[in-house]
Amino acid sequence: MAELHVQSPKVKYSDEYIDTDYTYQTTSVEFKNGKIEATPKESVYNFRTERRVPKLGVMLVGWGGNNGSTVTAAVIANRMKLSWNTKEGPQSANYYGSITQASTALLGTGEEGDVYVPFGKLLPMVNPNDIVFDGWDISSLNLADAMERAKVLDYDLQRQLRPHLQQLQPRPSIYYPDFIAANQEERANNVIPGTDKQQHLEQIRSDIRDFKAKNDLDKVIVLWTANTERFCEVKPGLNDTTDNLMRSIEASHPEVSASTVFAVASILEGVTYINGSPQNTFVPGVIELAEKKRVYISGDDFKSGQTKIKSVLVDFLVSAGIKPTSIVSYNHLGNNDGMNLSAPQQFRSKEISKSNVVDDMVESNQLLYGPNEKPDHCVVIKYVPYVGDSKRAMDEYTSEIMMGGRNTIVLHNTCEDSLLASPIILDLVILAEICERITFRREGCADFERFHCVLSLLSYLCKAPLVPSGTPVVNALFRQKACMENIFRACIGLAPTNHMLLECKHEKMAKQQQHQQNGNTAAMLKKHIKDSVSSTNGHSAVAATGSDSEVEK
Ligand SMILES: NC(=O)c1ccc[n+]([C@@H]2O[C@H](COP(=O)([O-])OP(=O)(O)OC[C@H]3O[C@@H](n4cnc5c(N)ncnc54)[C@H](O)[C@@H]3O)[C@@H](O)[C@H]2O)c1
Ligand SMILES: O=P([O-])([O-])O[C@@H]1[C@@H](O)[C@H](O)[C@@H](O)[C@H](O)[C@@H]1O
Repeated sequence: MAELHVQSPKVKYSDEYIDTDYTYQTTSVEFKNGKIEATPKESVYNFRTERRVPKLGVMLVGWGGNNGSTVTAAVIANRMKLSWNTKEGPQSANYYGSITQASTALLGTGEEGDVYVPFGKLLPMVNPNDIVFDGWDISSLNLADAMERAKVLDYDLQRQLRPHLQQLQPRPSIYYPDFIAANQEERANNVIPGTDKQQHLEQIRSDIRDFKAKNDLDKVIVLWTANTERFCEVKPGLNDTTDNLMRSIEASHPEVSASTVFAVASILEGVTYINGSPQNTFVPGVIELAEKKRVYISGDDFKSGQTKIKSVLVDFLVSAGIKPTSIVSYNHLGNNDGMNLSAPQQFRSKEISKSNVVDDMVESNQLLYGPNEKPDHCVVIKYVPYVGDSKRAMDEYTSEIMMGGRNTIVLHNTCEDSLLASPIILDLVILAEICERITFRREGCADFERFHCVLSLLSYLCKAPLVPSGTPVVNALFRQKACMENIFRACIGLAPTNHMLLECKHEKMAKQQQHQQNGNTAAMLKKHIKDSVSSTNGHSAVAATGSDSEVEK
């Protein structure tokens, strides 16, 4: 794809940085004298983005699981441009489901209409094909055998990948049986010995340093895609502060979870830590440590399927003035995740993350809902071994419509859960990495600052977004994506996308312009479709023009 270049006096490109002056416009609202008073506000920011894309290593906790083995296999298959035979004919590797690799962003308007570019090309981001993987698992299976155990990928692809995966061996991990289902014990044959949690912490830190040195990496990101843990207690003296948490680890306190030890190890090594599961890894002591060390943390629980659709559908209904009154989300699956979730405490962790996703949308419309009024919301997960990774999700949304009417929407969704989660894992690490290269300052401030250590920018990818204390939790999917996209636009000096298309709404628009617009839109759509089909894996600019012109602005 042609390189994106923004032509503006407010954007400076040097070898090292993209520097922009950006006017941030908001609206301040006050309730005064019985009125709602809205005041437009403006503040100028300087954004600075390092242009050099680093050599990135990703360490997965739970590397031998369905998600860990599948995402590793998918990257190798894409790197090698593999294709394989299926009963429907040949299939080629791709990154569908990844917003950085397979979605586009509206850049602006060209002579003949909208111009879209690959979302992952808004800023210089890591190419997933270049990521080096490593990680830990309590199961000793190498990645080829783990891929076979997962039963996610087609046989003919597994056959081709086996030689490239079998030398990948998960490092022994820390295993605290009390935090995951007892049914996981039979696979726990790759465990760091002993019960000394301080020693475990030091071992994980050593593993991170070893991986980085041996692969000559510029940076590492650690991501938890291991089993869902039960929630741990949060209480004064245990984990409410960093000092208390470190003392609890030294004392090998039983309420310190494996995921919290991994988070502490990562932060102490200056390495971003992402939680792809629903448990409360980020106890206050971890967050305080991340703030002190200025290391990013993000989570919780990949937003992959049923919950992702919920965060769109409820947003649509409520913003359309329709009142959801009952939401029932049932699913069954037969993979190891499903088996772990068949235990009550582990299910409870997931039930919480799958249930809170509608709160912000419900609270946004006080015309429909009274104070503290919410729809009935029921989450059911069942373990059915036969279906394996092919999760079945069934949802029923009942809403009140005009004049006492009722509307019921029923959805059925079947998919390989790991093929939904794998692109999300890639987006989480790629987007976390670019955030590590972005700094900004308000006009008049000398020093640039990073984002807050709790990287709420990644909310789009999480069911239960972790946000800085006192800031709003947004679950509505398109608000989350717009947030990310508009911050990346600010980093290249572009205004937020507002979809107003004012230029197309003048009464006095020239008739011939309108005619040309219609004609060109048809041509553009035809070209867009042709381009999209011909470059499924490439990053071709999906341009509005009839030619392969550079995407210039
Ligand atoms: N669509 C999805 O697949 C999806 C969506 C959201 C969240 N998740 C979460 O992602 C996680 C992984 O899902 P999966 O389908 O890959 O599950 P999985 O059971 O196949 O993989 C989990 C792996 O973690 C390993 N493990 C358990 N405890 C460990 C420890 N302390 N250290 C290292 N490894 C450990 C297990 O041996 C297993 O190989 C689960 O927590 C799941 O809830 C998955
Ligand atoms: O993301 P989503 O499809 O709403 O939720 C999924 C659940 O439906 C599934 O039961 C569980 O095993 C996955 O880990 C994932 O959390």
